[in-house]
Amino acid sequence: MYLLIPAAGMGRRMKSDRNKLLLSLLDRPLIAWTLLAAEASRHIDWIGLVGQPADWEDFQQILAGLSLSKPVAFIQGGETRQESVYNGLQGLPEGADRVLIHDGARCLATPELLDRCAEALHHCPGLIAAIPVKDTIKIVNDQKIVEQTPNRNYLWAAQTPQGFEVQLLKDCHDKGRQLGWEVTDDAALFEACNLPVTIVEGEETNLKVTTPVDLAIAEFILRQRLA
Ligand SMILES: Nc1ccn([C@@H]2O[C@H](COP(=O)(O)OP(=O)(O)OP(=O)(O)O)[C@@H](O)[C@H]2O)c(=O)n1
Ligand SMILES: C[C@](O)(CO)[C@H](O)COP(=O)(O)O
Repeated sequence: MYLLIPAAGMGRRMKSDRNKLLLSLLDRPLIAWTLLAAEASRHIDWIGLVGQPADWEDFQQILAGLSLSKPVAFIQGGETRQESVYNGLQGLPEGADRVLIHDGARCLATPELLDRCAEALHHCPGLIAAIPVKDTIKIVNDQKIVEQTPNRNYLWAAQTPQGFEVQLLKDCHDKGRQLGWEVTDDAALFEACNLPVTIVEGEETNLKVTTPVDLAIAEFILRQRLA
């Protein structure tokens, strides 16, 4: 299974002066934990690391320290996550028919979750890892007045991995670019093209490290895991 790792962000919400994926989490850079999960997955056999050229030297050094057994290709990222994944899709080896996409920032995803998604992708054209929402969600208007409280039974929080048939996802990205769609995940493009996206049960600990608090929580979870 092919895996693309979008890792070309800036980490603005982390208020960091560099890509948050290069920040330390316990004794390793954050992105190293994501790469180690991909290495331990039974199904992943090729990794495309989508990054900004300014970070390539750091990524090279991290990879040198990890000595992964799987091939890792560098692919140049774009201005947005959507553009980075688009570039990643163009950088897949010829003949790649299915792909998993997993945020570099979701560094606590387990190899088992990657494998569950890889296996499920043989039975559907598109999928996302997701978990049931725990909070009561409010839909509000511009004046921050609540307009609706949707039934929580139908609300799931989207995570990655997300997996797709490559040609279908490429077509969705092309259509999205033509029509100016701006989305925060690939499933949204699939949905907009009326293609089905299946839910695979995600993991509560598979948080996206976005803010400094997330980094502290991720460290806590990792310490528990390694104890
Ligand atoms: N131009 C971009 C923007 C984001 N990403 C990646 O997409 C994932 C999810 O993005 P997010 O957490 O928003 O990362 P940042 O863009 O770094 O954070 P922020 O939005 O706070 O700047 C991350 O692994 C990030 O590296 C990417 O590959 N290319
Ligand atoms: C793809 C994603 O991780 C699913 O939760 C998310 O949409 C990434 O974008 P965000 O804007 O950083 O939430």
